[in-house]
Amino acid sequence: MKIAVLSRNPRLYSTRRLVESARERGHEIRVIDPLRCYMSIAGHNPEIHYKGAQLDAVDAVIPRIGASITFYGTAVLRQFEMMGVFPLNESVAISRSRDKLRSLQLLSRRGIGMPVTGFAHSPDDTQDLLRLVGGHPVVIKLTEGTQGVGVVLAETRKAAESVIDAFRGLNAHFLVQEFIKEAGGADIRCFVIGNKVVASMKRQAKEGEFRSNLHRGGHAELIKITPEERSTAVRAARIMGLNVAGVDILRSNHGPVVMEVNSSPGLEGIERATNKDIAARIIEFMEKNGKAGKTRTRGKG
Ligand SMILES: Nc1ncnc2c1ncn2[C@@H]1O[C@H](COP(=O)(O)OP(=O)(O)OP(=O)(O)O)[C@@H](O)[C@H]1O
Ligand SMILES: [Mg+2]
Ligand SMILES: [Mg+2]
Repeated sequence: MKIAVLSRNPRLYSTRRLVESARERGHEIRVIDPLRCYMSIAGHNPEIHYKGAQLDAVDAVIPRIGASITFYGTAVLRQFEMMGVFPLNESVAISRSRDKLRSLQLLSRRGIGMPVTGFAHSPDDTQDLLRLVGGHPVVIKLTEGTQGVGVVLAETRKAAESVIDAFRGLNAHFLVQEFIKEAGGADIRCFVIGNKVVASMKRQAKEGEFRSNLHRGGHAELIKITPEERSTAVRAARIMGLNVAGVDILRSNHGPVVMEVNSSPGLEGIERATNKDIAARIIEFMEKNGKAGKTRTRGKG
């Protein structure tokens, strides 16, 4: 197969591993910086140009689009789809997953368990918003945050009100969520490929911290997940329309609750924690499914 990886940086662990695995399995693979692609949209022959020349045709594309370039990155991916190229994850599904409120609404509509979550815009109704999610303690999150930045635990009503007021002052979008205390500072990353969880790890926050992010000092370890957690992760990925996803789950008193579904889950943490060759599993999935014209939406958006 001829494969393109859409990634800004060929030296990133995940990108390197995908390239390595594809070559080992006899494929031609090339890393393309989506920001260096430009496209003609008019006419019957959509084209992609790259660094001054038309890009050679490929059979499949692996998007590794960072959150900061979602808008342009998904437009480039959509162009590949319009040309009939098979995407590992489709552009619509990636856009969907990057919008936290939209994702949570979609998942709840289909009965996926999640922490009780509220979001609001007007600054006048803080007290009722807090009541809506069951009162303190609550977790308050900036929707644009990553790696645990902008995720705050407010243990009292006063603290919650202050944080909400501060976030409102920043004119930032945020959500307010039931605090799943019984998770004990741990969450579970389920790595889904196709209809299977191929690996899972538990991330445990460091002492005195509730955020399990590795960037916040958490550590990862192997974990055996329950059948219910397994099916929740697979269903969540499917509802989002993602072939490959990192589904983050908390163990709550009322069963597994999904925190979020990532469309470009990193390989480094999960490969190290589980000692599994996830990159190879992804390439294998491409071999089985990556036929030209097999995109679901063909870039219809
Ligand atoms: N409702 C909650 N109850 C208990 N712990 C939570 C809750 N929400 C988040 N956490 C903890 O805080 C961590 C960070 O939260 P979250 O994953 O929502 O934000 P983020 O990691 O900054 O965002 P992203 O994953 O998009 O980069 C989680 O991994 C989890 O350990
Ligand atoms: Mg997270
Ligand atoms: Mg994330």
